[in-house]
Amino acid sequence: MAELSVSGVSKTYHGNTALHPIDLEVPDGRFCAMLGSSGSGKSTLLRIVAGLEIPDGGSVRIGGRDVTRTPVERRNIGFVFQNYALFPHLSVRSNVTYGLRAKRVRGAEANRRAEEMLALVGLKGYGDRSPKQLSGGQQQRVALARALVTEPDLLLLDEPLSALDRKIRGDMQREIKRIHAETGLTTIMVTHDQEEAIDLGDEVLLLDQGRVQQNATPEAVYRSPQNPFVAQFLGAHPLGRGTVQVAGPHSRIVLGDLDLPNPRHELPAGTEVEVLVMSEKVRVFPAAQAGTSTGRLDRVDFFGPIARAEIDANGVRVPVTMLSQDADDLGAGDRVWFSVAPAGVHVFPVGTTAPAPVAARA
Ligand SMILES: Nc1ncnc2c1ncn2[C@@H]1O[C@H](COP(=O)(O)OP(=O)(O)OP(=O)(O)O)[C@@H](O)[C@H]1O
Repeated sequence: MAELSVSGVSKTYHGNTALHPIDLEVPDGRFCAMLGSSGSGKSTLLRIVAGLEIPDGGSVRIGGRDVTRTPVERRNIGFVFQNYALFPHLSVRSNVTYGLRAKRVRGAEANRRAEEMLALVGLKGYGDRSPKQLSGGQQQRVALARALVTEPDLLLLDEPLSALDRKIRGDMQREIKRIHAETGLTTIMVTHDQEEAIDLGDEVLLLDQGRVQQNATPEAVYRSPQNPFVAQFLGAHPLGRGTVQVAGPHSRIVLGDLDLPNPRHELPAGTEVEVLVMSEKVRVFPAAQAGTSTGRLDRVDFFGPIARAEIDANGVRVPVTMLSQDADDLGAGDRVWFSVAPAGVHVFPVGTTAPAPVAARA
């Protein structure tokens, strides 16, 4: 039985559709990372699941129970928001026990549970402090402890790490992963950071303009995006339109002067396709090799251990990401040869822009 089941949920604000009918199933104990750019509908869907918003249509079930019209306080949900929302005048311990008041757990039992949760989030011994005496990351741990202390059926995290700096963010990602593994709590986390979604999610739900673009494991979304939008969101660069060419057992994509491997052998010869490449799957050579294409380097930029370059292959611009040490001898204007690994090419028959149906989980 799915712990969370959203069926045909839609929402319109003043004539603007925030969510087209959405279906989503999150099985018991899974971590669903909800990904999308600003305005894609992530928070609206999360708020509907939480009971902070009533959908125009459709239903929400938690643990098999229809909660579509159940108020937030009776859904047994734990929340963590972006901006901590701790009470500044209460101690860390009292912030954590606050969530237990509604459950009428007070006194020594409340304190015992708060200490247990503070230990779980790595803040043992911090109970007497004031939130002002904590770093941003620590405050967010307190918010997590407060959400967990009520023993919720579902944990909802709305961009909980976006106010934190990069280093602390990485630490907190690991913490959230560990806590999820320890508690086994069904969790939905909203983020607009694809690396975070891929790192944390057992599954990724990618939304755009209120529609599900793909719902699958991070690996499936990364390796087999269902449409150009998903591919681009996950970092692929559009090259333009190409054509499938088949010669015997070999299927290729021809795009201008480029000859690329075709990862989708089922497409018949002559199919016009949108072509995208993953820059990290492009290999550059200083001299011609069998099966390579050629072009001139437009620029090479160094970002610490990584270098990004762009090859102009007779008008088609091919992005490259490589190790800086491999780019040391390269410079703008150089003629280079390159190949793209089949796993780095995504092709979609022209017109594959409609949102994909909710995918079977890979
Ligand atoms: N209370 C509201 N009243 C009117 N329009 C709203 C309201 N809440 C959201 N919207 C609109 O619904 C759409 C989806 O918003 P939502 O906040 O769900 O997106 P989001 O993906 O969470 O974006 P962000 O990452 O910026 O928070 C947007 O066009 C937004 O302007």
